Formats: sequence, structure tokens, C-alpha cells
Amino acid sequence: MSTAAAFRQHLDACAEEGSLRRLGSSFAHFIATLHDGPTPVPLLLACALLCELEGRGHSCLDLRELADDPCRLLTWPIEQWERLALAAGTLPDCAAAWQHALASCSQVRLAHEDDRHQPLVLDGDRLYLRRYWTDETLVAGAVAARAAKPRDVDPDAVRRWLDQMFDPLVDGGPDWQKIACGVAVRSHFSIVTGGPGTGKTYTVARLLALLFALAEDPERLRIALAAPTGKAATRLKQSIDDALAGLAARLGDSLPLAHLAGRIGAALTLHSLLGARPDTRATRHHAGNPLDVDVLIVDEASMIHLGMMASLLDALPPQAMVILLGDKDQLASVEAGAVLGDLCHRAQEGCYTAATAAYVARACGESIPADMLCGGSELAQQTVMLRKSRRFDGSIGVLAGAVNSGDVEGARRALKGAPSAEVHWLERGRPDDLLRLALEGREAAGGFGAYLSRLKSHPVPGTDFAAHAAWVRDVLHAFDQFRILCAVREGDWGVAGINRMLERALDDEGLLRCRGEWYLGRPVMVTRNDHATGVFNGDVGIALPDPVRGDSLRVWFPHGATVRSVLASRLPHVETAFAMTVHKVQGSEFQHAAMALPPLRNGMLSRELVYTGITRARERFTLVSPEPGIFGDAILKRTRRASGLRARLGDEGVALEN
Ligand SMILES: Nc1ncnc2c1ncn2[C@@H]1O[C@H](COP(=O)(O)OP(=O)(O)OP(=O)(O)O)[C@@H](O)[C@H]1O
Repeated sequence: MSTAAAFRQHLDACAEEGSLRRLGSSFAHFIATLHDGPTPVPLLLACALLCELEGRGHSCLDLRELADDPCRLLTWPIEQWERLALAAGTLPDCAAAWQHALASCSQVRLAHEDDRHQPLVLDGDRLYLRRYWTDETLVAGAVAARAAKPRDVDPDAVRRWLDQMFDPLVDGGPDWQKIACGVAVRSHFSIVTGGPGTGKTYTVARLLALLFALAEDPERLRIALAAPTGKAATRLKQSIDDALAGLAARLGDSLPLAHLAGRIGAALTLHSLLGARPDTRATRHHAGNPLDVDVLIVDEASMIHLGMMASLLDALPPQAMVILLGDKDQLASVEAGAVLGDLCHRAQEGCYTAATAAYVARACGESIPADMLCGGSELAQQTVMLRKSRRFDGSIGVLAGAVNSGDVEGARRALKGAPSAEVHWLERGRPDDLLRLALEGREAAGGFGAYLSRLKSHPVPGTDFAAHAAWVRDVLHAFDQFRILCAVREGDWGVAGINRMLERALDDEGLLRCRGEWYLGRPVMVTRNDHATGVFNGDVGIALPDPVRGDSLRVWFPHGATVRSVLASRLPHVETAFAMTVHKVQGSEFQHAAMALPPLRNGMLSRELVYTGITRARERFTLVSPEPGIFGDAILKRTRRASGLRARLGDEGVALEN
């Protein structure tokens, strides 16, 4: 048997025992079928590792890191790597040698060469699956071009309006919200990033008002609002409507803002905006059939994966401006890429040029601190980080800040609040503690108490539709007061186990009759997009009676200011949602969030995951963990995702910590 064939068998064995993704060994086999003669072993290994890392969200294989520190790259123990390396025989010993070994393979395209539809692309010391290289190239190109493409604005007019919209800061400047508006309005691409409650939507509402004020014909300005999930889209629209209503009152007759704001349609999910087609990556809107918009605002941009960002930018007409809103420190998308994190890589430092500072001084009346004038890419000039939280000025904010900066001791101190405090830690907790929190809360009518009591007051069948819809809205709202957030899916501390435990307890206590698959009050999360019923992955609804036929259960979902429903039996792809993974609650907030960390160190635990979980809590946050050390370990571990976006945008900066 040739060395290549023997190595392929070894990859199969690794897939069989679960140490490598099965897709990785299958892809290596596929590549071998395209090769005349025995396939070079480094190519087979690179294919398997590329797929392995793609499954963990990386967009490419970093050959430099593979050569220098494969265990760090793969987060494998040394023995696991050595076993694979031994089976591979002699491997290239540096990034240049890896490049050389791969560049001669016919299945690998060199980025600067003509495309012959090879499945792999080698770009410097990064190896890509073709699709990710194409997406990354498109995103980098579109972002750089749009950020550099100026809009024709009069800085003095911008200043006049901004001064009307913002009060001078009492605690000193700079007013980053004002700067964000001034900067965004001058180009076709911008980012407003900031933690929860820093005023991203407050700011973007002012930006919209500014655009109306500066437009020659504001009546014709086409504005679209979008977010990755239905829930985030609904929140965006609600927050923007509220902020515009407040601003309209402030601006009075100087701008017919209430009238203009009324013309902004509902916020859509990105899937709906782009016209995603079932079971394909194709969308109705693309460069050949662009979106019909002048201004696109996209919230919760940290959840957008590379492929989606590529589709979004491809579908934007050249004259449209796009503004991304999001928290760069939150968990990245489930799928490959950490696009917002990459684009905002230097947002903390600012990296503004003297020209930006001069524009900001004139258009916003603000001065950028000297230590932020280190110069940077066109994108850096269009990126503004909001730094002051208006919502989290108490313990939740202190905790989130400590976690975000990797300050384990500070985070531990912040967590040690009393049971009645905003933040509380059940060290050496057990799954039963989650049960108690869910059923009793930390105070009267906490946990799911409000939700369970609203459920009981359901109208009799045949009541008018409006009363039924009001009750459904009330139940959905009450359900959002509390949620259990899990880091993992499996085991006693995973969503499946905790949901089962809760259903049993609710049934035992006679609070819900959790018998069979569907029961009245079952909260569910959709796990797959279904165009036929119009529900999307991540949508959360509750099984409640039909308004007419009381014995038939429908699942009710929030739908803008109203509700919509689907017959429960038409929703095969759902799971119970008393407990949800932190990934799935991104874009949502709860009055009280209780986060469960599992007892074992797990690849899923990271600083971003803990930070995202904490910042889902509006008023109360409880951490339940059986092993105190896990929390500290988690916040010291940063998510690392290989990508070439930073380098392409000229914002590489410092290397990522582990
Ligand atoms: N400059 C300001 N002056 C007064 N209130 C403000 C200001 N900025 C924000 N707020 C208020 O702070 C709260 C949070 O603002 P906003 O919802 O815009 O934050 P956000 O960053 O979008 O939050 P999230 O990430 O949770 O969506 C809102 O009640 C908003 O009205």
C-alpha cells in the first residue's frame, strides 16, 4: 500500500474514533480522487485539518501556526498530534516549506493565478476551501471600497444638526455617539460597536434623522433595517421607533421626523432581506439583482458569518450605505468567520488619521484623543466604538467589564453578591439549583413564575381574536423574564438534560402537564429554517391553544408588534427552550439570566461565551457552576479563529492571545 493510501486509512481511523471530523477524512479522499498518482501526504493532512478547523469556525488553515505550534492551533494534547504526524511521515518543517509542498499540487490554486476551479486556494501562508477564500476576498474588497467611497456631505450642516440632536456631555467628552453619526454619514460603510446599553440604537436613530435632514428628498430615502434573527430584528425596530419618537419631540418643527420615521418598514431577518432560498446558498438578491435600498442598518452584526456577510455586501447596490451595529466582544457566529471581531480588531485603539480628526472637529465639534491618532486603514476611519454603558452601570456592568478584560479576580469579586443582589454566584452548585431558580426565582414570582401564572389565565375558546392575541403576547413577554443559559448541549449541565429535568419537575408539581411531545405552554426553539411555515432557526415560540378550537395547539411567535402562529404538528424541527445555549440567545435579553457552566473543562467554554451570557441579563444574573475553577479558566480562554480579513484590510495589528 502506498504511503498516501496508508495515511488516508489513518485519517479514517481518526474519524472513526472521533478525534477528527469525518468530513475531513472524506474531503481528503475526494482530493485524492482528483490527483493523478499518489496524493502528497501533506496535502491530505492539510485537507483533513482544514475541515476540522472549519467545523470550529476558522475560515482557513494558518500554515505558519501549523508549522510552529500545531497543538495550540488544534487545541490537542501533544500525543494526539504526534500520533498523526508519525502516521504522516516527514512533514514540512516551516510555513514556507508547507507553502512549497502545497503550491505544486494541481488541486490548489495560488491566489494570484488564474482560476481553474480548484477546490483549494493558497494565499500566502493561508490555505482556504475555495468558497471561504471567495467570500473573504469579496468581503475585504467590498468593505475597503465602500469605506473609502465618500458621500457628499457638508460638515457644517452635519454639525448644526448634531448639535440639535445631542446634549453636551456633562462628564466630558469625547461624545463617541456624536462622532459615530458624523463619521457614518460621510461614507458608504461604517461600524458602530459597543457593549450592551452603550447606545448603539440610540445613535443610529440619530444617524437616520441626520440622513433625513441632509437628504435632498427625504421622502424618497429608502431605509432598510435587518438583523440575523427574528427576535433581534423585532428589538431593533422597536428600539429605533422609540428613539425616533423621542427625537421627533426634541426636534419639533425643524424636521418632520415622525412622518419620515413612519415610512421605515419592519426590520427583517437577513435571510428574508436577501431572499434566501431553501437548501442552497443562493439568494434572490445579489450583485445582478441588488437590494432596493439607499441605507441599510444591520444590528447584532457579531452573529453574521462570513458567507452571509459576503452575500449581504454582494447584494448592496453601489450607491447604498451600510451601517453595522454590534458588540465586537460577543461570541462569533456558529458558522465560519468572526467577521465583526476582525473588522473591529483595532476599534479600541481608534487608529484615526489627522484627516479624520479634522473632519470630526468640524462636523461633530469633538476632538479625538491624541493617543487614538495612530493612523489606520480606511475601515478604521469608519469604525467608532461606544464606550459608556447607560444600562449596565451596576454590578452586571462591572462583571461584564472584568470578564471582557480577562480580570479573573475582578470578575470573582463582582460575582460574590448576596442572593438578593443584581449578580450572584452559586459556587459548587448542582442542576437542582437551576430547578429552584426556575421554579422559585431569587425572589417572589421570579424564575418562570410570571410565565406560569399568565398561562393559567388563558381566555376561554371562542373569545375574540384580539383578546386571545393580547394574552399570547402577554405570555410570550412573561416567558422572556427568565432563561437558563447553557454552555453545552449534552449532559446534566447541557440544554437537553436541563430541559428534561425541568419538564419532569413542572409536571410533578402540577404546574404544567408535560406529557407527550406537545403540551400547552411548551416553549420551543426552531432548529431549522422552514420556508413553508415561515419560521427560522433560532425563533422561539410557545405552544398555546387555537383561539377557536381550544383543543388544538399552535405555536405562537412574536411578529413585530403582533403575533403569528403555526400548527404545532407542522413544526418537526424544534426543541424545548426553558434552557437554551448561549449561542442561541444572542440578540435576546432577559430580566434574569441564569448561566450554567459544566463541571468539566470543555472546548466550548471561552471568554466570549461567558461575556455573551452575562450581557443577556437586564436586571439579574446568576452563575451556577459545580466547580469554581471552571469560571476563571473560561474567561482566560479567548476564541481564536483564523482568517485573512485583518491582513487584507491592512489592520493586522497584534496577534491574538490564547
Ligand atoms: N446619549 C444618551 N442620552 C440619554 N440616554 C441614552 C443615551 N444613549 C443611550 N441612552 C439610553 O440608554 C439605553 C440603552 O441604549 P441603546 O438601547 O441604544 O443601547 P444599545 O447599545 O443598542 O443596547 P443593546 O446592545 O442592548 O441593544 C436606552 O434607554 C437609551 O435611550
